[in-house]
Amino acid sequence: MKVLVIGAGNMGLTYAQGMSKSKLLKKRNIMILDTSEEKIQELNKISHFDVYEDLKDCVPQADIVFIAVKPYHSEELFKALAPLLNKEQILISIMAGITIDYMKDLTGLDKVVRAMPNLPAQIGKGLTSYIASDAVSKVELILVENLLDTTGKSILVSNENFIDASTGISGSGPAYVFYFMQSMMEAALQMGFSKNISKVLVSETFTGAVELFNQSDYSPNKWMDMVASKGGTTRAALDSMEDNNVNELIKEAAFAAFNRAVELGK
Ligand SMILES: NC(=O)C1=CN([C@@H]2O[C@H](COP(=O)(O)OP(=O)(O)OC[C@H]3O[C@@H](n4cnc5c(N)ncnc54)[C@H](O)[C@@H]3O)[C@@H](O)[C@H]2O)C=CC1
Ligand SMILES: O=C(O)[C@@H]1CCC=N1
Repeated sequence: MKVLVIGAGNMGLTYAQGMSKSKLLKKRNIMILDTSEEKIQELNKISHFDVYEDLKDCVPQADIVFIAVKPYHSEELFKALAPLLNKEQILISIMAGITIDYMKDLTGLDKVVRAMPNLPAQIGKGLTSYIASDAVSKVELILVENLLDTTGKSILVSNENFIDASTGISGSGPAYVFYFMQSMMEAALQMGFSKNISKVLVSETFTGAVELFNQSDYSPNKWMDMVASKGGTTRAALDSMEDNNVNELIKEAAFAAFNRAVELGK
């Protein structure tokens, strides 16, 4: 079986590397294509994959075509791909917003999978939600799941709306965490800590809190109560967040990403 990854950026290269560790594929079964000259040179230096610049040299050999270009490049790419594809091939896209119907229309393929990963895939800690068109068989779906799981965990969702919704939570979510980290690091610097110490204080706090959360069934609210003493420092911070409506603003931000994903599909 051969997989062709189109778009060797943050996510495409991550998946190519993840899939190369799959027992289902060997390294030489992964082809990778990019249009950027700079990227091709980089791939030729570091990569153990077969690197391509021209669709016609690799698309016909692929069983699975994995699309990892930006959504605004999709139309042009699908138009170029369409004449080279055959109905047996499975298309997997990780592009935000781009719908299964749109991909089927432009490529002429029936077997299309839409997935939404996130950046921790780079270290095997990704979370990918996915859904497939009806033409993808159960066996093929297991194969797809195996490939997605090479970068972390995956969740099969029951309708395509959940792909846009998970874009607002897990897809874009790492950036919300980094936003919070950035604010806390800026506060630590303002309190007089060095850059290095600020980084350690913040990153260990995030790691420890997430590990605690993962080791029990307690809700985040319950954990907050365990940190906060009555009339103490944490309550002062949490009250400040509540007074400033931070909870609502974070939810609004997640919905902004969700809505943008829906908009990208139109
Ligand atoms: N970065 C992230 O955290 C996440 C990104 N995604 C999705 O993954 C996709 C890729 O995102 P990134 O990897 O961050 O982008 P990127 O900009 O790092 O990589 C895109 C690559 O596609 C190449 N490219 C552009 N047009 C092409 C074409 N016609 N044929 C072949 N290659 C072409 C570019 O040269 C570039 O190397 C996007 O659609 C995005 O919505 C999904 C979840 C998370
Ligand atoms: O920002 C974006 O559009 C992509 C999708 C989810 C994360 N990055």
